[in-house]
This record gives sequence, C-alpha cells and structure tokens, in this order.
Amino acid sequence: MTDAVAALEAAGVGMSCSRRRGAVVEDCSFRLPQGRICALVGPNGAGKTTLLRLAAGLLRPARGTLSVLGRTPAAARGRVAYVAQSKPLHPHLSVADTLRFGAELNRDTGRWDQPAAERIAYGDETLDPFTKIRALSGGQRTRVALALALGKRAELMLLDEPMGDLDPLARRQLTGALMAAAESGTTIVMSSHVITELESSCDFLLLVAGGRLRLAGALEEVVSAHTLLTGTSALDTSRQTVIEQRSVGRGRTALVRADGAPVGEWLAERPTVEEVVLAHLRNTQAPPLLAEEAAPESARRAPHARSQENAA
Ligand SMILES: Nc1ncnc2c1ncn2[C@@H]1O[C@H](COP(=O)(O)OP(=O)(O)OP(=O)(O)O)[C@@H](O)[C@H]1O
Repeated sequence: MTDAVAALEAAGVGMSCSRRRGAVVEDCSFRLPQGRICALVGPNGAGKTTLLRLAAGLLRPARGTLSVLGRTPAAARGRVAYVAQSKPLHPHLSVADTLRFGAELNRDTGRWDQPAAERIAYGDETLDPFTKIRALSGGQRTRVALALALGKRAELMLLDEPMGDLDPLARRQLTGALMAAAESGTTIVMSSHVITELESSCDFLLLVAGGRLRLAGALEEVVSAHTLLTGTSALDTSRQTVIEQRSVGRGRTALVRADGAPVGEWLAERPTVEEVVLAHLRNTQAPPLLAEEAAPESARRAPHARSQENAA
C-alpha cells in the first residue's frame, strides 16, 4: 500500500472515437507510480496513442476517470510533456528559435534546461542551429521534439514512438537521457514496437490490445508471473493458465502463468521480457494480468471494503 501520488491512475477508462467504430479504449484500470520508465506496447491500432492523448488531456474519457500526478489531465498539463508520433513543430522556425520558443513557453516554471535541450537537439554537433525545421530529416525532427520535452523537465513525459526514426547512436543517447531524467524523478511513458530494447530501458509495462489492458505492472513482477515450459508431453491445461503453446521441432514450448505446477516432463524456465510480450501479442485473448504495483487505489481498497462488508 502506498500513499504517494501516482503519475497516472486510470479507473474504468473508456473512449470511443465514433459511434460506428465503437470503443477504442475500454475499461482500462491501472496505476503507474512516479519515477518509472514505462513501455506502452501493443499491436497497431491497439489504442496506445489514444491512451497517451487521454493522459495528455487532449482527449477526454467518455467513461471512467483518469488522474495525472493527482490532478485532472487538463490541470496537470503544465507538468507534462507530450511528444506526438508525428512530432509537430513549426516548419518556418530554425532549430535555435524552436529551443528559444521552448524556453519562453516554460519561463514561468523556472525549470527550462537549455544545456539538456541543446545536447539532445544537436547531438553530435553536425546540426546547424540556424537550419529551418522544414529542412530537417525525420530523425533530426525527432531529436528537436525530444529536446523540447527534456528541456521542459516535465514531471511526466508521454512519448509516442519516440525512437522510431533515430539511428542506433541517437537511440542510445536518448535512452541515457531518459534514464537520467527518471533517476531525478521524472516518469516516462513511451510507446514502442521495439520489444528487444524494453528490457534495458524500461522498468514498467503496459500492454494493450483491442483497446483493453492485457498486462500491467513492474517489468520484473510481470515476467516473474510467467514460466516458460519446454517438453514433449501434453500440457494439462486445466492446471495452468496457458498464454500460448507452440511446436518447436519435435517438442513443444508453452508460456504459462506461474500459478500451478506442470504435470509431466517439462523443463521450467524464466522467460525473457520479449517472450512474455510476444506471447501476449500473439494471443490477445489470454487472461489479463494486473500486477500488484499496478493495481489502482480502487482495486487496493476493494478487499478491505469487502472485509468490512463481511464484518457488518
Ligand atoms: N479520430 C479517430 N476517429 C476514428 N477512429 C480513430 C480515431 N483515432 C483513432 N482511431 C481508431 O482507434 C484505434 C486505436 O488507435 P490508436 O492510434 O490509439 O492506436 P495505436 O495503438 O497507437 O496504433 P499504432 O501502433 O498503429 O500507432 C484504431 O483502430 C484507430 O483506427
């Protein structure tokens, strides 16, 4: 049980974009503690951007409630940086003017960090500060958009596929900058399709599919809740929560919840983050898992409330 204010807390959040399309986010409940680097993963069209836009206060939930740093998303906006997938910037401004604009917009907070913004924007110093935004490559635009977010020293950074068009060195530099920001208390939520990079850069996971939350929790807790089985015998599915079974050569592998002992000749191992995430992406109907640290206050209160009801 923690009394600390969560970076994000969602209770039954739902959102529909049109009547014909139906819900694009449905019944999302989770808690993201502050200071985490959270990977938001899911297939195309899963609802990741919609969730980020809800947290940024650019959309309002049709159902449920969402709080950001203990306030409504609109009230928390000054403490949040949002970098959209399309990295919108003013095309006629130069890079230097864009950073000046960022400094000006954040003057009242007294938190603007010009050296940090310049380090990210100019990277290896090959970029001329007087280059217009419209003349930048996709990766250079991304660097400038992220420079604005990091320069703001926001308490919560919402990044929609930030690494997509960065080269490997820039990715490494940006990951380092994000980890340093998290060490000083910033919470980062970043959507990504690059599962292999999650383990080294993130410590929290939200996996969505079909607008619903499938996995939520500290990465370590989510991975430890699963076991990878390898064997040749038939798996007794009545004794295990099976996420996925696959044939490998003459044998089989199965990713199961670590909630029951396998029967028969099975080698049980700890899966990698990638194995857990890929299995849930392949089987989006697998039972969801809300690990303890990701349980929202309403869910934490529920057992206590129930025991009080029973006592009455
Ligand atoms: N303005 C809109 N009007 C109608 N439908 C929308 C709108 N915005 C998003 N959607 C639908 O909502 C669903 C979720 O979209 P969203 O952009 O949140 O997915 P995503 O997980 O970010 O996808 P990707 O990985 O492809 O970026 C999609 O099916 C999309 O078509």
